[in-house]
Amino acid sequence: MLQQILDVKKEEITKLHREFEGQPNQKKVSLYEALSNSSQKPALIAEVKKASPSKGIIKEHYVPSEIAAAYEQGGAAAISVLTDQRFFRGHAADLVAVKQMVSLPVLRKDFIIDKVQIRESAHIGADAILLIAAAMEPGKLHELYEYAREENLDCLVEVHSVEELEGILDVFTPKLIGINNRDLRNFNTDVTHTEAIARYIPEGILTVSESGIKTAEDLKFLREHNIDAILVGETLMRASSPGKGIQLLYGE
Ligand SMILES: O=C(O)c1ccccc1NCC(=O)[C@H](O)[C@H](O)COP(=O)(O)O
Repeated sequence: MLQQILDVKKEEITKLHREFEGQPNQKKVSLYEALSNSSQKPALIAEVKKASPSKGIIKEHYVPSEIAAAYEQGGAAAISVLTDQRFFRGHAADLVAVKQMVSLPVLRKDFIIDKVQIRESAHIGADAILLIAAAMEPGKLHELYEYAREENLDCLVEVHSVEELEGILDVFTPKLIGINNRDLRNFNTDVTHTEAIARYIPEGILTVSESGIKTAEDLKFLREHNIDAILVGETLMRASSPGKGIQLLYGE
């Protein structure tokens, strides 16, 4: 699946190189600071997500800015916006709309493999981007990480396995590491996957558990294992309202 997504990304990047003109970037809000300072433990990155390869359409009536505003009111520390068009039915314009609506840091969740996508992310108002270890060699990821930092963007470095984590740590030490609980071969999710990998993450790195977080029990398990933050999409998108979804997760 990941390879299929990346092949489409390469076509999009060719167009971006032709079309994208750099313009002054907006002031950035730190994702790292927001997660570190959140009063909720683990801190919440609430995701705006219309559809996914595993579930198809998740939310028919989809107004990203309204959902993000409700997440902010519900106590989220940051907002994640899926901007991939082909597989997630998102758009860069969704992020622009969300950024105009909230004061929280906004993470661009997409498949970033080229510097031009980072320039574009900074330009459309993202405060942070996702870099996926499975999508490239650690050396290339480090190069993109440094480039993003020059653009004042925080980076969430995502791993699926201990091997990917060690490959990254051999090259550099990111400030934020995301552990994705979704097995991309069959789309199954398992939150205990976070714990199995988090034990290899050195002190001082902020750890985010991503995908398949559905219940207050899942959250309790992650809290008990000192996970700093969670990234939740589908569960909140399917809740009767975003605020209610957050309340149920945090057991309120
Ligand atoms: O969500 C998918 O089906 C998916 C498939 C292939 C690659 C990535 C995918 N999701 C991206 C994400 O990482 C999630 O949107 C994010 O972690 C939130 O997950 P969830 O709470 O399970 O919606």
